[in-house]
Amino acid sequence: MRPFLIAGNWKMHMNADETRAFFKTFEGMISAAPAGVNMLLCPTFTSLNAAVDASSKISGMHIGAQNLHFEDKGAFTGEITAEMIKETGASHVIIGHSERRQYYNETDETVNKKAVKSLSAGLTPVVCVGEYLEERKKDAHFDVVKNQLAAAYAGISAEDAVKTVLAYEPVWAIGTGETASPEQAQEMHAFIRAEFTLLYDADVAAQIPVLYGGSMNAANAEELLSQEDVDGGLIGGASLKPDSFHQIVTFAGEIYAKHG
Ligand SMILES: O=C(CO)COP(=O)(O)O
Repeated sequence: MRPFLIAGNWKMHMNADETRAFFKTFEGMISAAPAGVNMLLCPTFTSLNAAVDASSKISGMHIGAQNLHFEDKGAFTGEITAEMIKETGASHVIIGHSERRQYYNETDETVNKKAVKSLSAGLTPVVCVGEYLEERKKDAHFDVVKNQLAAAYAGISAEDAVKTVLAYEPVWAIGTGETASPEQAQEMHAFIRAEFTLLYDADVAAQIPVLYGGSMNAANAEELLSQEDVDGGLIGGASLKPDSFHQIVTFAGEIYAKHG
């Protein structure tokens, strides 16, 4: 069984002090990720240093940013490079989150450029895809995700593709309290794996972790994570609370111990 990745996207929450406080509580709950589980937290840029420092006390904990620019430098006010993120000690970066696609003009093309840049800089991209409710209602969700995947991975070699993480986040489930059912999640994750098989091959497809995101919490995580093709979660609101994040990590460890 693939190892789980339990990831938190802190969005625009948690300043540096709050980040240190989170880790202080969290490290009292867990000093190492359970076998078969990796953890990732993605705070704001200004909390990256605090998070990297604090994370060194917890084995299996990784830190990531939430965005980057695809250029190496230049007149891009308000932006940040892959090297600057690396310099903080972070190892991952979220790319193409639906909030960035929706509010900040992120396109399939910029998602691709950012994925390519993060790979060349040695950062692990967590590439996000997912459909709107209207698209699902029209039964267009598989086509939407297929197109987003093909665009995001354009020109990325098999050797690099296995270094990526994919997150399926149906937009209608983000921050709404409405989660995809375990069956809906499994159906889409299996579809994504089949698409990776077409884009690359079955071996590559089997290696790319596919996370589910959208109102995952301590109450629904166990069932979602029990699905064969759900390799973890990209968790928003519930990752801000040490106890709920810890609970989800614990479920992942138990499922891995049972099936791994
Ligand atoms: O967008 C998400 C993670 O990237 C999901 O957010 P919520 O878990 O708050 O719905």
